[in-house]
Order: sequence, then C-alpha cells, then structure tokens
Amino acid sequence: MNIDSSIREIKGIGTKTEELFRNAGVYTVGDILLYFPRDYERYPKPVAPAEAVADRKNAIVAKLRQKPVLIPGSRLNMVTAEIGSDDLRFRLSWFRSPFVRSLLKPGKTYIFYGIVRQKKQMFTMDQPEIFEPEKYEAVSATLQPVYPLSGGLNNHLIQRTVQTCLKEMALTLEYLPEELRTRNHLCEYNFAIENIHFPQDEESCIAARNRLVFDEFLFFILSMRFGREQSAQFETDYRIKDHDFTDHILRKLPYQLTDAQLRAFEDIKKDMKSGCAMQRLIQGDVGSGKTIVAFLAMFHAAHQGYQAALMAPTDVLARQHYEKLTALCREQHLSFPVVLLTGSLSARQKREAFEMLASSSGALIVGTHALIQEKPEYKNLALVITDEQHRFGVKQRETFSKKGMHPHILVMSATPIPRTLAIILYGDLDISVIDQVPARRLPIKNCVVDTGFRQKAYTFILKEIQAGHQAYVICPFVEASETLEGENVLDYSAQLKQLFGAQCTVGCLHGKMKPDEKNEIMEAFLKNEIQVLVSTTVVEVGVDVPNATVIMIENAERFGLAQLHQLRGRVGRGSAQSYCIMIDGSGNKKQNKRLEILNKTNDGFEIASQDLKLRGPGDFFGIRQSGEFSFRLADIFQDSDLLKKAAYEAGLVIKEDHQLEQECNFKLKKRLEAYKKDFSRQLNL
Ligand SMILES: Nc1ncnc2c1ncn2[C@@H]1O[C@H](COP(=O)(O)OP(=O)(O)OP(=O)(O)O)[C@@H](O)[C@H]1O
Repeated sequence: MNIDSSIREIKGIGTKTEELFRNAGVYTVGDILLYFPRDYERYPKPVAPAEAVADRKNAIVAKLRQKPVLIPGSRLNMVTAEIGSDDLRFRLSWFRSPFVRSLLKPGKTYIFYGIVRQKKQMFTMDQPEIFEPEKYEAVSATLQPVYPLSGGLNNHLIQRTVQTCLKEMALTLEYLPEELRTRNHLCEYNFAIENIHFPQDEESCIAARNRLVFDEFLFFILSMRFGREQSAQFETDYRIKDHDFTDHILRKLPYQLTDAQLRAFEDIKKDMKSGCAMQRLIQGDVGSGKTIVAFLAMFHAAHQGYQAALMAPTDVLARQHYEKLTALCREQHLSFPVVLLTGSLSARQKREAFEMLASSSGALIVGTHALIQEKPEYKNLALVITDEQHRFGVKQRETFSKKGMHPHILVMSATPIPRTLAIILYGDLDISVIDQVPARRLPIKNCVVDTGFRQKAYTFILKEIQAGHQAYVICPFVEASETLEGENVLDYSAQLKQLFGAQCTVGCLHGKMKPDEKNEIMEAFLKNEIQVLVSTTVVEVGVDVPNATVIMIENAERFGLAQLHQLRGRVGRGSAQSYCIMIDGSGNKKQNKRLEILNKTNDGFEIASQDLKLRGPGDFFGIRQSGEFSFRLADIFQDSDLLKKAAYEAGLVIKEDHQLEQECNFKLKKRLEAYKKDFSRQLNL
C-alpha cells in the first residue's frame, strides 16, 4: 500500500464506505492522510447516568441492562440498548451498525460517549461511542482528533481508517530538502502526519501543525510564482482608450461614488489602456461598494465593443449580479446585451447563451465557473472579473492563457489583510484598496446575548418587519445531527413559521438545495416576498439585499470572527439603521469575550488581529479566519510568521533552482505537481 493506492485497499473498507469517502473527496490513501482533524478533544471524566447533562456531550459509565436489540423493519438497521434504572431510563441507539449487538454484553460496564437528549421521561443518546473502562482511561489521557464530517462519515470510522493506514504503510514521505527543513525548525513530515492525527501531546500537535502549514504556504507560493512566469506581463490587443461614457452612468446613479471607489476605477482605466494585460486586485471591506466599480469596468470595456465577464463563486451570486446589471441597463436606457451563463441553465438556455457569447460585441457576461469550464467561444473578451476566491483567479488565468487569450483580469476580495501579507499572497497582482465605506451609512448596532434572549429578538424582528424591513437568521447546520451540537436551518425555519404564523413569510436556504431552488428563494427574499430568511452561511459572500436590517446569528460561537463580520455585512447596506444579534450558545465566558470584539468595531482588519490576541497556546486550530484561500490547515492571520518564512524559502528555491531540477529538489517538484493536480480537482477544473 502506498499513498497512491485506492482506499479500497485499506483493510475494512468495502464499497459502501468507499462511496462515503469518495463523497468527501477522499479517493486514495494519500487523501485520507491529508484529511486533517478540524479540532481535538479530550474525553471528559465519566459520570453516572443521574449526573448527565442534557443537550451536551457526556461520557456515561453504566451497566448494560439487557442484550441490545435490532429494531425490526427499521430502515437504518437501528440497534437499541438501555442503561440507567427504572426511574432514570436511557435509551441508546445506533444506526447502520448491526455489529453493536454482538459487541455489547448485558451486565457488563461500559462508557458511552455522545450527546444526551431528553425526550419526555426518557434520556437518549444517538450513535454514542462505546468504550471499555480501561480503554477509555487510555483514550481520555490523550488528545483525540475530531474530523470534519460529511454525509454518512463518522468520526470513529475516519479515526480507524487513518490508524490502519499509518500502521500498514511504511511512511517515507519526506520531500523538503534537509537544510531547508532544519533552518526553519520544522519537524519531519512523517512525524507531522502521525501527530496531526494522533498527537502524542500538545507540543507534538503544534509542531506537526506548523510543519504542515508551512508546506501549504510553500506550495501555494511556489505554484503561484511558476504560474506568474507563464502569464507574466502579457501584451494585449485590448487597449481600451480613455473615454467618458461611464461618467454618464455615474451621473445617473442614486449615490455618489466614494473617493476610494473612484481611485480604484482610475487604476483600472489606466491598466486597461496600457497595452499590457491588467492583473489587479480590488480589496475592500464588506459593503464598501466593490460591485459598482466592477460594473463600471465592464461598461468601460463594453462601450468600445469588447466583451466583459464577471465570474461569481456561486450560482446565487451570479444571478444577483445579472439582475443588477440588467436593472442598471434598463434604468439608464443602455442597450448592451447582458448574458447569464451558469451550470443550472437548461440545455436550451445554455445553447442560446453560447450563441450570444460567440456573436455579441460589447456583451456584459455574468456567470459561475461555467464561464471557463464549459466550451464557450468568446468574441473579443477583453475583461474578466472574478468575485472573491483568489485561487479561482490563478487557475482561471491559466485556462485563458492556454486558449491563447490574454484578457485584462480583475480580482475582488473582501478579506482584510495587511499589505505585507497581501503582497505575498497576491504576489502576481497589483492592488487597489477601497478603504472607505459609503457616507450616510449608520454603523450597525450589535449585541451578544445568550439563548434566553431569543423571545425578545423575535419580537424585535417582527417590529422591524412591520416597519417594512427584512431579517436573516443564520444557523450553523442544515439539519439535525447525531453528533454536532447547534441549531439547524430545517428545524429552526419550521419553528419560526409556526411562531410567526401569518405575521410574515419565513423562507429557508442552505447549500444542499438545488441551484434552482436557491435562486427562487433568493429572488423571493430580494422582492420582499419572504421577510425572514433562515439560512446557513451560503449568504455569507456578497449577497446584497439592502432592505434587510436585522441579522440574528445562532451559535455565533461556532463561527470565525472574520466570518461573522462577513455575515454581519449582509445588513447595514442601505440607509436604515441595522442590527446584528449574536446568540452565544456556548455558555462559555471566553467565547463571549471573543464575540465582544465584534461589538466594539466594524473594521474587518482590526477584528482579525484582535481575535488572534485572544487565542491561547491551546487553541491549535482556532477558527479559520477566511475560507477565501481554502487552505486545509493554514490561517493567513494566525500563521503569518510561517507565511513569511515560506515566502522567503520559496524565493530562495526559485532563485537557486529555477525549474526545480537539482537532485535535492526532485521530491519537492513531484510533490508540487501533485499539489497542483489536487488543487484543480478541488476546484473541479
Ligand atoms: N458610493 C456609494 N454610496 C452609497 N451606496 C453605495 C455606494 N457604493 C455602493 N453602494 C451600495 O452599497 C451596497 C453594497 O455595495 P456592494 O455590494 O458593491 O459591496 P461589496 O463591496 O461588493 O460588498 P461585499 O464584499 O459584501 O460583497 C449596495 O447596495 C450598493 O448599491
């Protein structure tokens, strides 16, 4: 077995489990080794059934009363067992795990670990982990990995699989040159992989994480620098002369652009007339007004007969941009063709879109990565704008270069990063910063409260709705989970519907819905046909409904502060006073302190740096600040020192061995290629 072997070769993995892993993007042994825990936990001291606390994870030590039974006819092959006493009954259930029947012996004492729920007179635990007391003692002495779970995978299964791989594979995976590794005080790769999954102690865990974070940064920077070499400073035929067409648009807008917006637009115009392909990043905090700058750039190109495309990370956002552009053209009597291309269009709609792209001069094009993934032919595509997600931009530039096209490229980002880091991470782009928010915006009023405040919050939301406004309610999960504590969109929206009755319409939105359904809900929210939208973080990036004035975030403690800042940025986008209610479901003082940071400032950069100061050395993983770069482990804020080191080393490697051809860099080169491939796969490219 080696890292390229299929996971089917791992002992104990059959077709069904293989399918579960595949759904989570795990195909090979290498993939499973890189399927890192999202956190660690220490198992708590076991308690007797009478001391269990409902709605929390408990380790309960108890004698099994009878032999477990398989519930006949249950679709999920449910096995149940009982512990406790006649006065205090606990029912334990396992799904799809018939083997539990032969595992558990009546009369024997076990420790069951999982979330306890109370249903009337009965306590229940779904899918608890089972331990014999001696085993539990050993396990609770060490840090246990907690893996990200998706569809059907459970923590125990992942742990077992990783353990098998580590045991059966002789790991000889080191690829960093020895000198580089020791110079940066990095542990060996094998040690890192073993200890990131099963740390010997906290120190080893930190050493392992540091090594892997360094590698992530190194590969990111190396692949970007090689990328730049391929696309460096292309001359372009799309030389867009100065003209004043956009001034007419600006005059008819209902607001004036801020100086920062105007400066960014000037930078863009200068680049587009230079004769070299623009490669520029517009960085601006949430709600700073990046979209209109992007639209102006599109009009600037389209007026000269060139096509301009805006590529959004999600279908919902693409549609939102499309609607806005269409409305702007209608209001200002502009006759540019506006084309939408997303994966969710019907075959006929796609065909029509392709025809337009191939034939329409001056078209304004909006889409998702269908714009590069499928086969559209463009007619003089002079400008490509990517909304968020920088890495998307790197790959996309390569795709266009391969087709022999060198359009101007504009990338937009709301991640507030200091300039030194921005230069490393966006090393291949020039940067314009929109560092002002539109005037006449009232600062958002915030509060951090516990779940006891909910009723008041609902009354407040209804009052806002009666005043004609709308509200978001954010929950961390889509549906109820056997293992995760926190609110979920499906149950929550059903409860709110019941509670609010005819007073308003409640809608729900989450990532598991089909694109069409999502679009329908978003459109209804935009038209104020839905007043309360209960949603997961799918609304986090870029959704713009200025009439929404309240955002209530359940289990706010589960989100990174930067993510909360993005979520909060969904309100306060119009002239009305807006409110952000963060419900802290943790009952933990430290969390509360973290959330208080958001109370004090609306400045994204300040928030990120304050969050860091609050983290203690035991916070191995913290909560990721930004998903924009989609690193597995690394966090650009928390790990900025490692980022700088990796940038320095990447610079040296490239300077000394441009093509990575020296023997000491062979393994590194091979690994870099695998990284790039893996990356393309993640992005579906
Ligand atoms: N100069 C301005 N004055 C007043 N309102 C503005 C101005 N510029 C943009 N807006 C409005 O502010 C809202 C937010 O703008 P926009 O959606 O462009 O923000 P953004 O920077 O893209 O934010 P996000 O990062 O959250 O997507 C929009 O409703 C937009 O119409």
